[in-house]
Amino acid sequence: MVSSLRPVPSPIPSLTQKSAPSAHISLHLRPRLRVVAGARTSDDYHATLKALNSKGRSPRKSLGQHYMLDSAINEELISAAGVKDGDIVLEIGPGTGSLTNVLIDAGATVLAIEKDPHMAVLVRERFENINRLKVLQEDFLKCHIRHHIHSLLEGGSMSNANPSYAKVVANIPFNISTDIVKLLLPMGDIFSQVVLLLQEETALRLVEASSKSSEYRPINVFINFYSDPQYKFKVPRSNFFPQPNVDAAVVAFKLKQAADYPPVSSTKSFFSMVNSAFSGKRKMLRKSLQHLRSSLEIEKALENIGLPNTSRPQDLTLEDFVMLHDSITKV
Ligand SMILES: C[S@@+](CC[C@H](N)C(=O)[O-])C[C@H]1O[C@@H](n2cnc3c(N)ncnc32)[C@H](O)[C@@H]1O
Repeated sequence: MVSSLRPVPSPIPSLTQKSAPSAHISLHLRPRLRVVAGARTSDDYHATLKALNSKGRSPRKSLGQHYMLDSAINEELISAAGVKDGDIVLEIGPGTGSLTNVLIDAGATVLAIEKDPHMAVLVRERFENINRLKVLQEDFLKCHIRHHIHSLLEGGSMSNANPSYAKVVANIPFNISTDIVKLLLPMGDIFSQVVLLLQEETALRLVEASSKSSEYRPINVFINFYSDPQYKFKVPRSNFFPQPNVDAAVVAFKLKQAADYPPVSSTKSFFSMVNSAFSGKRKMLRKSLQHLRSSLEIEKALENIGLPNTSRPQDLTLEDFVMLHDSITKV
C-alpha cells in the first residue's frame, strides 16, 4: 500500500523539501540529528486531499488539524511502537485515516477516537469493510478510555489476538499534547508503549529537559516517574497539510508498571510537593516548601539526602525528589 512515485502538485509543499532550521528551540535543548523527511510522494497525500475534498472540509485550526501526507512517516511511527499483527492500538484523532490505514495494514486492531464528527464519519466510511477498526466520535480528554481499552483487552469481538497490553500511536493536536501525555502515562496497567507525534519544541522539552537545565519542570519529573521516554526523530513541517508553523518530532514513552514506580507513600502528595517546589523556580526549597515544614526541617531533610540546604528545584533529580518527599513526610 505504500507510496507510488507521483509528482505532487502545488500549492502543497514538496514532501522532500527540507525545513528551515528550528529557530525557537531554546537554550540547552537541541534537536537530534536524525530527521525523517518524506522521501517520496505518498498515497496519503492523495487520499487525504480526496477525503477532504469529498466532504468539502477545510482543516480546523481549533482542532489542531494538520494531516500527515507521507505514509513512510506513519510506518516509522508504528515501527517506533513495535506494532505487530494482533496488537491492540489506540489512535487519538484519526483525521482522514492515513495513520489508521497503516495500522490496519500492520494487522492491528484499532480503536480510533475522533472529536470532529465530520472526520469520524469520513474515517468510518473509508474503512467501512474493516472489522478490526472501531471509531468513536468523542473528545479523548473526556472519554472513558480505560473502559474502552479494557473491553478490547478482555477479548472483545473485534480482536482475534489477546495481548496483555495495548499501545498508543497517534499524530495528536499540538494544543492538547501535554494534557494527553498527562492522561496516558499513568496507564501502565493497560498500555505498554505510547508513541506520539508532537511539536518538536514540546518533544524536546518533555524528553530532554533534566535537572540542572533551565527547561526542567514538574512535567519532566512526572514523565520520568511513569515512563522511560525516548526522542525518536524529527518530522519537518513540510510533511503536513496544512503546513504548521513549527516542525514536529516523534517521542516514544515506554510505560512503567506500578511495581516499577519510584517508592512514594502517596503519588498525590508527592506531585503536590514537586509542584510547590517549582512554584518559585528561583526560590530555594527551604522557602517554597515552607507550607509543608519549617525552613529548618526542610534544610535538615535536604542535608539528610546529601544535598546543600540552599538547593533549588532544578538541582533535584527524580530520585532526589523521592527521597526528599520521604524525608519530609517522616520528619
Ligand atoms: C494533527 S491531526 C492528525 C490527523 C491524522 N491522524 C493524521 O495523521 O493525518 C489531529 C486530529 O485530532 C483530532 N482531535 C482534535 N482534538 C481532539 C480531541 N480532543 N479528541 C480526539 N480527537 C481530537 C482532530 O480533529 C484531527 O483529526
